[in-house]
Amino acid sequence: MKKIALLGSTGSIGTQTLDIVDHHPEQYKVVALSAGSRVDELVVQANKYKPVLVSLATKDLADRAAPHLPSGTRVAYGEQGLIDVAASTDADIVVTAIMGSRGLPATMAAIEAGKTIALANKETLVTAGHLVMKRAKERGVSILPVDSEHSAIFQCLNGERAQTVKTVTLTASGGSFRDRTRDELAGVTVEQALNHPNWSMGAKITIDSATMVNKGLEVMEAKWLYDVDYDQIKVLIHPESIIHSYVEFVDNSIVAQLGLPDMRVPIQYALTYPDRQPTPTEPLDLAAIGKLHFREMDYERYPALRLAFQCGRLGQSAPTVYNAANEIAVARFLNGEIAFLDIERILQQVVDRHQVCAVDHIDAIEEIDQWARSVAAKV
Ligand SMILES: NC(=O)C1=CN([C@@H]2O[C@H](COP(=O)(O)OP(=O)(O)OC[C@H]3O[C@@H](n4cnc5c(N)ncnc54)[C@H](OP(=O)(O)O)[C@@H]3O)[C@@H](O)[C@H]2O)C=CC1
Ligand SMILES: CC(=O)[C@@H](O)[C@H](O)COP(=O)(O)O
Ligand SMILES: [Mn+2]
Repeated sequence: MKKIALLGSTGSIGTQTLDIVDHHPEQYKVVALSAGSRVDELVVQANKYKPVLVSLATKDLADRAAPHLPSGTRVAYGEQGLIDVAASTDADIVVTAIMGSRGLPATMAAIEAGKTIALANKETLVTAGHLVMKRAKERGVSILPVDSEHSAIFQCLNGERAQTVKTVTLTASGGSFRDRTRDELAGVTVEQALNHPNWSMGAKITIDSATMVNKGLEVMEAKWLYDVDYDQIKVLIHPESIIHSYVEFVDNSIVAQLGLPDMRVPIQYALTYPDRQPTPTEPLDLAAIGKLHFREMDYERYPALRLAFQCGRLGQSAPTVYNAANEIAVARFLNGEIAFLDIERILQQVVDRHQVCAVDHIDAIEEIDQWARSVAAKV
């Protein structure tokens, strides 16, 4: 039986992970859960799965949950609570389904504790990829991708030699505004931006998908997971999200992974790897779909993706700044404080104000992250 610690259990990836557990209850034991502020949902989960530990964002929220938890379940809170959920139990695998670079300390703690990581929390790898991958290697810890594109690439690379990879191509749906020009983006609403054509996801990643920041983060995520150069990473618009990504080899063979857009497939693959099992998802019927479409990426239409490549290539502190500025800009857009196109403006302005420097320690990452957040909150 595999023991799971789940960071972000009340979110989109978190609840889908628990759905996988529900379909194979004999194979999994949920030993720790963390949520942010959805106390009632976490209490229901705790009473169902009876973990030894749960965590919420603040002491107040933890105090509210405490009287309703089963007798064997302890409650923690804040950053230390996340770290404890990630590292202090006998979990075999930690699913990082929390949103944002807030997941970094807990992910590092899980690596220190020798846990396998099922990584959904891409921001952690963007903000500190060199440190996370180095420590995972030193500790002999596997980082298994949950993100659909990276799971696809992982599956395409299975059994292949790294030297034979020519390029990896991340597919992009184009997001909620894929058929609009830039001029047509001026007055778009939060509600419109949250209406992703193919995937039902948390608010932040849905906005990232509309700005193409999500693909920018995924480009950096791919660089760290697969040790490829930025010149080898391509992005292709594929409106149907059926081909989840593909790898081109030196002999011009292309190996792709396909499926209906349902995150339970990559989530389960990270949990069962290297095994495969049936999932509670619909099979893909290509004849019923008939046609798939592709468009070249337009970097003028999606400048945030161009900026992501620039920050990725610059390396050092630049990706940390890109990620943190974006987290704040998206939160401001979701709060109704700024317009959709201001997200890109803020990103560019914060990156422009930053003097790239070496970040050799997690504390340095956190300092730069805080600096970028404070600038992004004001510009
Ligand atoms: N959704 C998807 O299909 C995909 C998501 N991802 C990545 O997975 C990660 C999660 O995304 P998604 O599930 O969509 O996000 P959601 O917003 O749906 O869920 C985020 C989770 O993080 C928790 N959380 C928020 N704030 C805090 C906090 N301060 N302390 C502790 N926990 C907190 C939330 O708790 P609460 O709700 O209780 O506040 C929730 O459980 C992101 O990094 C995203 O990029 C990657 C590929 C696909
Ligand atoms: C499901 C998943 O992995 C998301 O990251 C998804 O890729 C978002 O879709 P687009 O960024 O392609 O719009
Ligand atoms: Mn993705």
